[in-house]
Amino acid sequence: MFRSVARSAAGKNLLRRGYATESVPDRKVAVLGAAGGIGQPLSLLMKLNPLVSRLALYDIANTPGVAADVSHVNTRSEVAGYVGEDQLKQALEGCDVVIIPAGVPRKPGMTRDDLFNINAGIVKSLCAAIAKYCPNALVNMISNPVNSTVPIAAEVFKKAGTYDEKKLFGVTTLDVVRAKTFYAGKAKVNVADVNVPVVGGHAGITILPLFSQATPKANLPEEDIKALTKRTQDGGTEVVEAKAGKGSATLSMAYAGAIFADACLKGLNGVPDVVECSFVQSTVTELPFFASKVRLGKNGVEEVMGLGPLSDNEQAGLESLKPELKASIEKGIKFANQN
Ligand SMILES: NC(=O)C1=CN([C@@H]2O[C@H](COP(=O)(O)OP(=O)(O)OC[C@H]3O[C@@H](n4cnc5c(N)ncnc54)[C@H](O)[C@@H]3O)[C@@H](O)[C@H]2O)C=CC1
Ligand SMILES: O=C([O-])CC(=O)C(=O)O
Repeated sequence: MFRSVARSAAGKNLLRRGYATESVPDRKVAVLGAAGGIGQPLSLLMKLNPLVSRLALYDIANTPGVAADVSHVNTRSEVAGYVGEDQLKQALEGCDVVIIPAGVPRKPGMTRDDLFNINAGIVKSLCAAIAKYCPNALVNMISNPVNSTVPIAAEVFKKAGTYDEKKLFGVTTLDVVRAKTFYAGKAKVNVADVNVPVVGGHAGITILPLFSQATPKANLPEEDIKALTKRTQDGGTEVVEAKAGKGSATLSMAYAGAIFADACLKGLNGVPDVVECSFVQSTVTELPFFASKVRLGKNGVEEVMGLGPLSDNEQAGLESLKPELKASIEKGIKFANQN
């Protein structure tokens, strides 16, 4: 269904911002885990997004309050809260994009893989419901370990006969957000102008920022590049340690998740040249899933882009991340098929 708002003040504003050409389609977005540390600010940011017409906030507890609160914001979308599994169907039906930040976060001393035992089951059951109630939705997976939860989702969808590799995304945008911020600080350039691709996966050394391709060019010494790479790879841990037991990145993740969901919506709406890094099914390397730049379109992934030229250190980083990433992918596939 399309709502003709092109001639209204809101429509003209959207056109100016390059969001749409003729009309703004109705788009339903669901946030699963909406009452959590990421879920709440992400729900607010999605409420601020003019491309969303219906916003479904789902969690196993506390969603009515979050939904009532967010619903008072005077923007386009209608907000509804859903709580508990028997309301999941209603939350999902008709969704164009489903964002999943459901699951437990890290505490100091833990790796993302330490979250596998709890989050794998959560993701598996949510994806089974997605396959049933909104099989055509684009799925934005935030729950960790992303390197395993994305393969789990793919297996669940394959078993249900609904898998479309163009519609499943691991959200790695926070790695890009961090790489941009840290690079701008070191290179003393305007952060708003910075672009840095981040490839690989979303844990430790599997996060591979390609500072050799960063723009604007700054010709930083190799030791600065090494330090920036390490800080980007350890960005999540930096926040986990600073929060000292009270969870992991929530606000910056909500920001990153909102950027990625907005890119998905723009792609669906036919906005050209929407490119973001994401962990997707891939033939860029020999691994079945890999994060790289992805062009988004009306069906989700339009093109998985290659890595481009790598520096010697990036090439070495690429080779050394492969065994860990491969093991995490295989762990996810095994879990989905055994349980
Ligand atoms: N991809 C990325 O870059 C990042 C991923 N994360 C991950 O996001 C996840 C969520 O983190 P936080 O929001 O900080 O955790 P949180 O504990 O604050 O919130 C999680 C929410 O999920 C809900 N939940 C649990 N089981 C559920 C189910 N079956 N269905 C629906 N909701 C369910 C909980 O009730 C809670 O409200 C963690 O796994 C974390 O590691 C965090 C930061 C960055
Ligand atoms: O580090 C964590 O556990 C959360 C996360 O994925 C991130 O902040 O990048």
